[in-house]
Amino acid sequence: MAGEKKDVRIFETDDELADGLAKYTVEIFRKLTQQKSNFTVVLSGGYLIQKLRKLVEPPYVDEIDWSKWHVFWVDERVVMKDDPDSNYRLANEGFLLKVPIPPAQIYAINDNLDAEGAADDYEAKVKELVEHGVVDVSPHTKFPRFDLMLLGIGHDGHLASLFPNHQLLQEKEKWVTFIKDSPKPPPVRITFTFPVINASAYIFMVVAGTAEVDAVKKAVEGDSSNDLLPVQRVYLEDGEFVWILDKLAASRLN
Ligand SMILES: O=C1O[C@H](COP(=O)(O)O)[C@@H](O)[C@H](O)[C@H]1O
Repeated sequence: MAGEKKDVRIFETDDELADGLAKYTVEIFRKLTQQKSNFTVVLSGGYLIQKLRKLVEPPYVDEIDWSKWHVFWVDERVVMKDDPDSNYRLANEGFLLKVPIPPAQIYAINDNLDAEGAADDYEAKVKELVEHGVVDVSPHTKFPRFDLMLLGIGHDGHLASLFPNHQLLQEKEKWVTFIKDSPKPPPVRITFTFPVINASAYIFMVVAGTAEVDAVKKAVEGDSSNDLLPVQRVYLEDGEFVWILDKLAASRLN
């Protein structure tokens, strides 16, 4: 959409992309923690986690005070934490176990609850953290304002568990909601809603490889159709949306 600050950074190789992602994450961490002591980060599942591999290595790993990090999930599958489909498990094994974030600052969903219960519980947890001043609030919309969302998209343009043509795209009030008919398995998930995603200070949208080239082109260059992909509904009124692409994902851009 027009109006927001959006920039597109393209890397030749997968290693260069991982390096750039680590460098920008350190930059945003330093910038935001000049004024406050907490740094709130939201992770997606998918291949994003593997792209964070350089952040857990020198020099970047030593440039971050990990005790300031508070980690959330933009979406989660309603499965046990040790299930192969768990986004928590993916992030834990690929990223979180490699850095000294205090365990109490890693906010996984409650895997003993059903989808509705888990969504309500996660929303209540975020509300409590807002009340305690850990998570900021958007002065414009009053939705929680996370410092940095590190996200990926699917080939259909979905982000989080917000899928094309699904009624959840219209959610305007809830912070966290649930889906029981996700077109991508597993079907039962919880997800942050667009008002929360759109209140972010920064979003890094990380896309590599050829699977999402069409979605990237449509979202970055825009088109005149009314049929917006979920990722085209990301609009940060008071934030920065940065596309971090490898040359394959960017190969259809003009
Ligand atoms: O199901 C999901 O898919 C998206 C994209 O994943 P990818 O495998 O195409 O990278 C992911 O962002 C989301 O968190 C996840 O639950």
